[in-house]
Amino acid sequence: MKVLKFGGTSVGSAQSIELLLNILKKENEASPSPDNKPVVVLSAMSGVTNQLLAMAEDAAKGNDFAPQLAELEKRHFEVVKSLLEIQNQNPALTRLKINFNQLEDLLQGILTLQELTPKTRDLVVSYGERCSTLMISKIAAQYFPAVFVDASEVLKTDSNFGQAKVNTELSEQLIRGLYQENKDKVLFVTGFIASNDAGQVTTLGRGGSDYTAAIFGAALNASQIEIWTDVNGMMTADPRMVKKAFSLTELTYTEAMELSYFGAKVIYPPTMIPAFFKKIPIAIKNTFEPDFEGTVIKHQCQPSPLAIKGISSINNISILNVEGSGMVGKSGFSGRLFSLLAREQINVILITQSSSEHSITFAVSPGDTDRAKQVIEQEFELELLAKKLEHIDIEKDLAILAVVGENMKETPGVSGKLFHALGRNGVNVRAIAQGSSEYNISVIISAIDLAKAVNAVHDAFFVQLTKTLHAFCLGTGNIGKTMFKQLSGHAAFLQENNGIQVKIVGISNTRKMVFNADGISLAKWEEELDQSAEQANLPAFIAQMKALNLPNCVFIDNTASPVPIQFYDEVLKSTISIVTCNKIGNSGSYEQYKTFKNSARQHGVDFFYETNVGAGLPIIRTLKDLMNSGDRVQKIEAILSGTISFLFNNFKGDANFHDTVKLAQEKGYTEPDPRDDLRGTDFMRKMLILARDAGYALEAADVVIDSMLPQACLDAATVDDFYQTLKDEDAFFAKLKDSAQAENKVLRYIGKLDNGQASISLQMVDESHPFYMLSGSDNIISFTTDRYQDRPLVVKGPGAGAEVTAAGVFADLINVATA
Ligand SMILES: NC(=O)c1ccc[n+]([C@@H]2O[C@H](COP(=O)([O-])OP(=O)(O)OC[C@H]3O[C@@H](n4cnc5c(N)ncnc54)[C@H](O)[C@@H]3O)[C@@H](O)[C@H]2O)c1
Ligand SMILES: N[C@@H](CCO)C(=O)O
Ligand code: NA
Repeated sequence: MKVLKFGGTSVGSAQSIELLLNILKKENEASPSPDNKPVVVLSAMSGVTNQLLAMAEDAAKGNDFAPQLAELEKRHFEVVKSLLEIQNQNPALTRLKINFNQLEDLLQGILTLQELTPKTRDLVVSYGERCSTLMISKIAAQYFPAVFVDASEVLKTDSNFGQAKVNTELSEQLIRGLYQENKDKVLFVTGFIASNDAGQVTTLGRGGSDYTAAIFGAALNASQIEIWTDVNGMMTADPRMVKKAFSLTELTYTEAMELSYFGAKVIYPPTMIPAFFKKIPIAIKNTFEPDFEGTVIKHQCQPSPLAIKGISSINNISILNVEGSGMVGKSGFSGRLFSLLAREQINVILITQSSSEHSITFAVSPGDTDRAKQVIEQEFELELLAKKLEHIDIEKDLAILAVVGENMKETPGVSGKLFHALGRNGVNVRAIAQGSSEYNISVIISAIDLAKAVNAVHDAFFVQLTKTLHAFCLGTGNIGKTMFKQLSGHAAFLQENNGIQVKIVGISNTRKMVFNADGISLAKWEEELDQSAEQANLPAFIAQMKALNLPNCVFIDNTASPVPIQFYDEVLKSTISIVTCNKIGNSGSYEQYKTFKNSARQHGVDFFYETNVGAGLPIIRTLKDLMNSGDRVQKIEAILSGTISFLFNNFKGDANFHDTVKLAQEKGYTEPDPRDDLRGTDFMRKMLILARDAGYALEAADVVIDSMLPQACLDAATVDDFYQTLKDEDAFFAKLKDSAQAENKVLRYIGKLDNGQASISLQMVDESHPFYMLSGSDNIISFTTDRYQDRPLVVKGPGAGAEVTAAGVFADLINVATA
């Protein structure tokens, strides 16, 4: 036989009661034998217990309760009228009316005496379950034999009103007798209520109806206890905080206890104990989605590859830290401390003590914090005076996050994964506790970081789910636009094959900015940005990015502007990774370059800039691998301007220089300002970045640039003027071209780093030169190193253009996700 318990929302309205009846009809049909009819335990209609308590308290203050009582009566009557055949309504309404009359007398008594004792309070609230259960049993009796049971007749307790303790042996005996007497009927039992020896009504405290169900289940050796509620079972985390939280199919009793202790309020752990002793499975099911399998809590689960079952949390706690030499080696100290707190009824949520025994830290609810400090100061007054105890410090606005699961027992790496996820997201851990049972690791963190932390930890442990990267993007020009297009086209693949989802949460260009924590649509980002009411404001953009405090955050700089660079360090220090194709950051002062590297390292985040040199070509990465594996760069020779490479590969025959530059710009090879390319500035930046990554502390002025332009072009004040000078100087460029052609050579603008000396010069090379054979916007780089000495390591390919650059930014982004 089964015990089915339905909570307040499941009995809260005529609609939900119909759903409940459908479930029970099926259950009754499935158990035709008179020996295994189900037992149904019901709560009060949602909100009714609180209303009853409020009415009783109001009455005790001398206030009128009549309107609330009338409303309560009406709510029950309406259910009867809509769900019971008209000819059956009168007897049910009469029985309900008797209940409401008794309740009225009782409240009137409270009003007259202006006194509310715990005993009377229990009696008042018992009418919630009595009315709902009576009413539903009458409705159910239309479909199958059903009988109403007032649990106070069989559940026997002590007289601790409000939280009575059950006399298990006696109660189980009475329950078995009752079940035998009603073998062929479905019992409808009031949850939550019981009675003492004198027959006075008591209640079972928090989670009382679940407890009633568990006691009935244990007494009758039920095959299963089903707790029907309004959610899909127990979940991996609080679904209001973690959108990706999912329902767990199975949990052990221990795991369920650990998970429910913090957070997951689906079931109140102590209520499971009777089922636990008898190894009866408890299924958590959803009345509003009855076909969903829900969660089964049982003695032993199927083996699972996952290290944890879920993450629970408490979003508001304080800690007290008691510190002093007086505690070292003193065995009675913590005993005195925690007995004191127990005496004062201060609930201690978590305790940690350093092995030096110099301090004890424990967590309490915010409401208990100040009182805890006060009573400790009183109790340990002498120790404080003698300085054996130095401080009792309070820290507020904290939260607890706990990962839970029996599998973590004897599995190395669980705490490593937890702390890696927290560290990478800049979440500071204030205290840690792990029971030696190894079912739970709890950390105390700042309350403002809780949502970010739970999401990051959820992503880290449930790797079968998609990991979400939250990206904030600056720049919607040539590269930015192309990157969005690529992201959009590749999103499904990434999700399916790599389990990565990139959510663009913020976008800004120089005009506007837009935010959407749920992700800006990659198909409509232009519209969303255009329609945004927010004018671009970089400090506000950065502030908003920090304030959102999202997990796995990346800042992408696709601008050519010096302005964002000012914020890089702040961004990295906020534990947000950076991906940038903007070369201005790394080619500023050497000190600044070092600062970015150090900040990224210290804060455990990434600073990726592959596209700073050779666009998407793997140049930065290659150099990094060489350096990391202990090689030493002796010499670099390279062509690193895609624009100039394109110019010399196309400035042939009849072509004129001016038009060829225009074409390079149209093809998206040039910088937003093409003077940066032709004057060698862009190339210089790349040489500088390479030199620095190769271990040389160069400044921009150390790179010797042999200009390929006549003075007039160098002096041009605007881009238009510059193009004009290119026309004016046509003869100069034509001569350059002809002289190379005359010698069967080609023009190449070549950078060199030799023993720490960096230079760029215009050269004419013949076909014997390794850089002779280049086409399009090709870059080429040759590394001569201690290990690649006789034959250098060469990387070659298109080194400019929106597609290859955006692809490089994209690849960096995915590298952040997988780090
Ligand atoms: N074109 C290439 O082949 C290539 C290769 C490697 C690297 N890059 C780098 O890519 C970057 C972008 O180049 P692009 O051609 O896309 O430039 P672009 O001029 O087309 O776009 C730049 C974007 O940045 C925005 N922007 C500028 N300042 C800003 C600020 N302060 N705040 C917010 N937004 C700002 C602009 O509004 C614009 O949307 C440059 O740093 C360039 O060096 C380009
Ligand atoms: N303008 C740059 C883009 C690649 O960094 C070039 O021409 O090389
Ligand atoms: Na590159």
